[in-house]
Formats: sequence, C-alpha cells, structure tokens
Amino acid sequence: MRRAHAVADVRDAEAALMRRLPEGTLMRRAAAGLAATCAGLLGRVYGSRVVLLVGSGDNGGDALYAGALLARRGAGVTAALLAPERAHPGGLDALRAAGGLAVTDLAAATRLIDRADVVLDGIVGIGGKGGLRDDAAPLAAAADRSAGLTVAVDLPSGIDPDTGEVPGAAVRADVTVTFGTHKPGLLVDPGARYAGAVRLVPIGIDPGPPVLEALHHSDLAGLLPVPGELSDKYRRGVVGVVAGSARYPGAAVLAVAGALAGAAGAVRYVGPAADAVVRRFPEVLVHAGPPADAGRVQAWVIGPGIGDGSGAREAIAQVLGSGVPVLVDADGLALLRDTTVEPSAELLLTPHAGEAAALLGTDRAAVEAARLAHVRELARARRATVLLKGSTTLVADPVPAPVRVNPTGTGWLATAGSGDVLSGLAGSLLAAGLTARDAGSVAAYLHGLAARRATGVPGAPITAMDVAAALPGAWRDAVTPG
Ligand SMILES: NC(=O)C1=CN([C@@H]2O[C@H](COP(=O)(O)OP(=O)(O)OC[C@H]3O[C@@H](n4cnc5c(N)ncnc54)[C@H](OP(=O)(O)O)[C@@H]3O)[C@@H](O)[C@H]2O)[C@@H](O)CC1
Ligand SMILES: [K+]
Repeated sequence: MRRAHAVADVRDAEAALMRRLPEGTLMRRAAAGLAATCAGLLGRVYGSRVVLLVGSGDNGGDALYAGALLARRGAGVTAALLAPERAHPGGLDALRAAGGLAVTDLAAATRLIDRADVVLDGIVGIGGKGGLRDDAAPLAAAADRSAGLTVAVDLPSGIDPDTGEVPGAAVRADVTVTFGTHKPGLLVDPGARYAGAVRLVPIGIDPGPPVLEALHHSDLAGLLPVPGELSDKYRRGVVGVVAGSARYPGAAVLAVAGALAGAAGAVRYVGPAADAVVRRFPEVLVHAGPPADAGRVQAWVIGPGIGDGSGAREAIAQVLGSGVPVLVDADGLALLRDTTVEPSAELLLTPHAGEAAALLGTDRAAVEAARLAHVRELARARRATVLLKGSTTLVADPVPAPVRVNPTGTGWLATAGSGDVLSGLAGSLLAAGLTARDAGSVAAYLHGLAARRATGVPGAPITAMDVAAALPGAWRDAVTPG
C-alpha cells in the first residue's frame, strides 16, 4: 500500500525526529536523495547544466544543497534566487563553496533554463499556499518549454500539497522527488498530472496514520476472494443487476459482463433487457418482474441505463430496503436524489464528477478541481461509500478512514459503457463479501489494469467490452506472486 500523509502530520513527525538528530540532518538526507535522482537522470553529471529555482523556504534549501552535491561532481550549477535576501543561507554557502553560482536577474535565469539539462524546482514545498506567484510563473513556463528535465523538490510548486488542487500557475515536473512520505496532492488530480514520475526518498520520519492510500499490486491477492473446496455458486454469492431497458439493452449487457468477471458465483439480471443479456451470456439467471420477486441475492447493482420511469423508481426503493449491500450508479444516482428509503445495508455510490456534482448541488468543474474534498463531502452527506470515477478514481468512506486512490487506468478507459462494466464488477465483489471500500477500490484497480492490458503499448482505442474481456487476465495477473 502506498500512503500519503497530511502536511500537518509530516511537520509534527519532522519536529519529533529533529529533536533527536543533529541540526540539518533531514535536509542533508533529502538533498542527497534529490542529487542522486538528478545524477541518474543526467547520466553524466560532469559538464551538465543544472538550474535551481530557489524560493524563500527549506524547499529552496533542499535544492541548494542538492545543487552543491552536483557541482562537486562537475555540473555547472546556477541558482535563480526568487527571494535573494531569504534564500536558505547554509544551502547558499554550500553551493558557492562547491563552485556554483547564484543569480537574481530572473530574465537571465530564464535564458539559462532554456539551455539546462535539468531544472530543479525548489520554489516552494509543503509550505506553499495559492498558485505560483507572478515572479515565479515565467520561470515555470520556461522550464516547461526547455528540452531539459524538470525535477520537482518534494512537490511541484503551485499544487496544493494536501488536496492536489491547482489554483493558478504551477510547475509541470517530469519527475518529483518527495521526502519521507507521499503528499496527497501528488496522487490526486489535477495535482498528480503535474508531478510526473514520483520517487520517494525515505528520511526516517513516522507521520502516523495516512489520509490517503493507494493499493499496490501485492495487496490484491489478500483482498480477492478464492473459492474454498466447499464453495458452491450460492456460497460464493449471487449478485443482482438492475440495468438497461428494452430500448437500451447495452448497459445491461455491459454491467452483466462486469459482474460475471467478479467473484460472485452467479449473476441474476432483473429488467426488461433479459433477451439481449441471455443471448450474450446464457449462464445468467433472468427475471422480468421487480427486484423484490427475483429471488435471493447477496448484493444489488442498480442504475446503468434504467432511465427514470416508475419501474426504475420502484426498483431502487426495493433494493435499498432489501437488507443487502447496494451499488448505485448512473441513472440510479439521479433517482437517489428523490428517494426517501433509508438504505438497510452498505451503500456504494459510483458517480463520475458530473453525477457527484448533481448530488451535491454544485457543478462538474468544481468537483474536478477539488476531487478529494468533494468525494469526502458526498460520502458524509449520503452516509455511503463513494467511488468518484475519473482520471484518479477515489474511494471515500462515510466514517473517518484514509481515502483510497486508484493507481491503475489509462486515458483510453474514457469510453462509453466502461462505467457499466465497473459497477457490475464492484457489485460482484460486494456479493462475494468484500466491504464497500474494498469492493470499490479492488474493482477500480482491476478495471484500470484490464484497460491497460486491452489497450496495450503504446495504446489504441478500446471498447467497454474489451475491458470486460480483459478482466480475467487482470485478475490472474493481480494474484500471481512476485
Ligand atoms: N518536513 C520535513 O520532514 C522536511 C522538509 N524538508 C523541506 O522543507 C520544505 C518545507 O519548507 P518550509 O516549511 O520552509 O516551506 P517552503 O515550502 O519551502 O516554503 C514556504 C515559504 O514559501 C513562501 N511561499 C508560500 N507560498 C508561496 C507561493 N505560492 N509561491 C512562492 N512562495 C510561497 C512563504 O513565504 P512568504 O513569502 O509567504 O513569507 C514561505 O515562507 C519541504 O517541502 C521540503 O522540501 C526537507 O528539507 C527535509 C525534511
Ligand atoms: K517544489
């Protein structure tokens, strides 16, 4: 599990450790890791051109000490000082002693950036507030234009470390070297898109419980159910799928395809698209009447393509009161706004940003800009686990717990019907006994992995059915040791 900690906890942990270590130890550890990464990226350090963007805090100090280490190995290092009188004095001395230069003329610095092999962004780190300031923004733009690599110190300057929000201009890094632990803003969009490849340099701090966690491949085997010798299809769990309509049978077929690839022993389809479902998947049990008469299931999936007619309204009321976990997606989310039935078991909602915005009474852009805050708010408001789909899918619980961020996926996954496959899959895992939190995050992981397998390298368009077809391979991959 990859974990990210709140800035306040990082600061406390740093203070606790600093009391036991000689002054400057942590900054030296950070700078050594940073310099090693830069050296690796440069290949040959001697004769290379390195520009440091140095702000007023310790983030600039890290850049200066790393610059000093690179200068000692023969790099030509120039520091552009954004706040000359407040640049880290020890770092500046170390750089000068190693033969590095410092400039305060930012126009001259911009010309150096154009020709740099590596630009180190030490403008601001976890002490940053708001976007980049006016003097720093042109330097970030120059780094973006430059053919050299941009390496962010701790995090790209301009992104909010705790939320991933990007309120203004920000540095676009190719690589981010972060210290002690990941910061949430490195894992959540839009901030994550600015971070490039993230490398963690341990510095010995222990910041306690995380606020964010990402499943690692090695976590999957422990979470995916394996049928025992005594399992039969009912013991493995039956998932009921209420999806699609006679006019739009596709959503039903796709949700069922996802459900069949999950861990449930059987899939029961309920709705008017039974013919299309059985034609494609003869193994599915079907029922044309309301869910209450469909027979036992261990979890329900409701929503994709069901519309907003009276049948759909009746169906959502019935499944919410059924006493088993329920996943609500797509059209079901719109119906949820007018439903007065209190859910009688775990509830998992799987909105995209637009659907989340509608439930929260805000607009899509607001949700996209502050995904972490909105997924938490929706989970609290609806007393449900919420899986917010998107380029970084998040899963938040209604109770205080780390939010899960999904590390798999590809831009090609943004294709019609892929959400229907995801809800079927997650519902199937719910029926097999996973909690809403695990079902949502495991489903997102496998779904993203399947999409990557389907699209291949370097990638090509895929359909939702391609993703469903790739799920068994993704599952096998996830449980394969090593
Ligand atoms: N914690 C740890 O374990 C370790 C931490 N370490 C390092 O320390 C870093 C944190 O250092 P820090 O606390 O000095 O804050 P930092 O981010 O450098 O800058 C804050 C200053 O910037 C300013 N400023 C604010 N917003 C701004 C903006 N948008 N644009 C421009 N400027 C802005 C603001 O000054 P102001 O001008 O507002 O007075 C403020 O004083 C951390 O990220 C890591 O790199 C490592 O050395 C090892 C161990
Ligand atoms: K930075």
